[in-house]
Amino acid sequence: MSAVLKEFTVGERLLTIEGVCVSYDKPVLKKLDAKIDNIVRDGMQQGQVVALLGPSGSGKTQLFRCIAGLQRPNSGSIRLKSSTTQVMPGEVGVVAQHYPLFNHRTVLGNLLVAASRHTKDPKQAREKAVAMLEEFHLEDKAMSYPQSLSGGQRQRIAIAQQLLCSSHFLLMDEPFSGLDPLAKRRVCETIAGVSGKHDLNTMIVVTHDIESAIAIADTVWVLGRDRDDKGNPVPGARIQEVINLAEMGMAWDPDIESRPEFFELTKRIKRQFAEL
Ligand SMILES: Nc1ncnc2c1ncn2[C@@H]1O[C@H](COP(=O)(O)OP(=O)(O)OP(=O)(O)O)[C@@H](O)[C@H]1O
Repeated sequence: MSAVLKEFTVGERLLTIEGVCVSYDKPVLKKLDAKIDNIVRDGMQQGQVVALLGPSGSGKTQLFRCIAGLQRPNSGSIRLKSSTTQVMPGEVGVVAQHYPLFNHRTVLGNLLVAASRHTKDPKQAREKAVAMLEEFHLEDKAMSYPQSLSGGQRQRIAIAQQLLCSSHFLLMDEPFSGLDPLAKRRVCETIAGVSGKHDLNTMIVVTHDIESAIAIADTVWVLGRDRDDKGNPVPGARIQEVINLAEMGMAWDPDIESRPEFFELTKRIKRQFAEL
């Protein structure tokens, strides 16, 4: 299934990144701007999936931490929805690599901790946690402990946990790293499943994996440095390109990886990486 832009109506602003600078001894991010709008698509319930791609050392982790509210940029702002204040830790769900969970609690226990952050009523928290387990088809694992889960199951619990804490906004850090092709496909299916559950579900996936990024995203942000007149990189990265896969008819297609445009785009981004 592919969609074309004229079928979309643009809704509210979900994320605004404005003039973000992060520096240590040298600038890492420089006047970085980006935004995510809620795009309501006729006839489909579909959230937004943005893949943040960039060569190693370009500043993906720094940007990730800033969007999660875990790090304040030196200047500039990151705001959610219509808020006029900077994002705070906890407002955005963070699905870290390797999916840390409370190992001494059952799966349901893990979700109850998350659900209890938003309600003081234990009955309501339990209902929310159980509903989330059902949504992720993990009812039979409710009483299991995290050590007994597969990597894919841990990931789904970690996503469910973060959705309970932070409602619609999720940041995922390298969800494809170290996985074989079949496991990567399952992760893509999980991300597609979450983004298809609600129009407002918004995911930013930080990854090195260009193929998987194109397979799951509707938008790709390419992070990298500018070049000076002599072709040398200038310190301080920004979003060099926004690739609107939805507009190109390349989003939400389970067979995207067999299409010639997919190979072309992958090749182009790989070439571009060498120059960023
Ligand atoms: N605490 C710090 N002090 C000084 N420099 C730092 C610090 N943290 C990150 N940097 C620098 O910021 C730059 C960007 O790092 P970052 O980890 O965000 O890159 P990345 O794109 O996530 O890389 P990778 O893909 O290899 O994980 C690097 O040059 C790094 O050395």
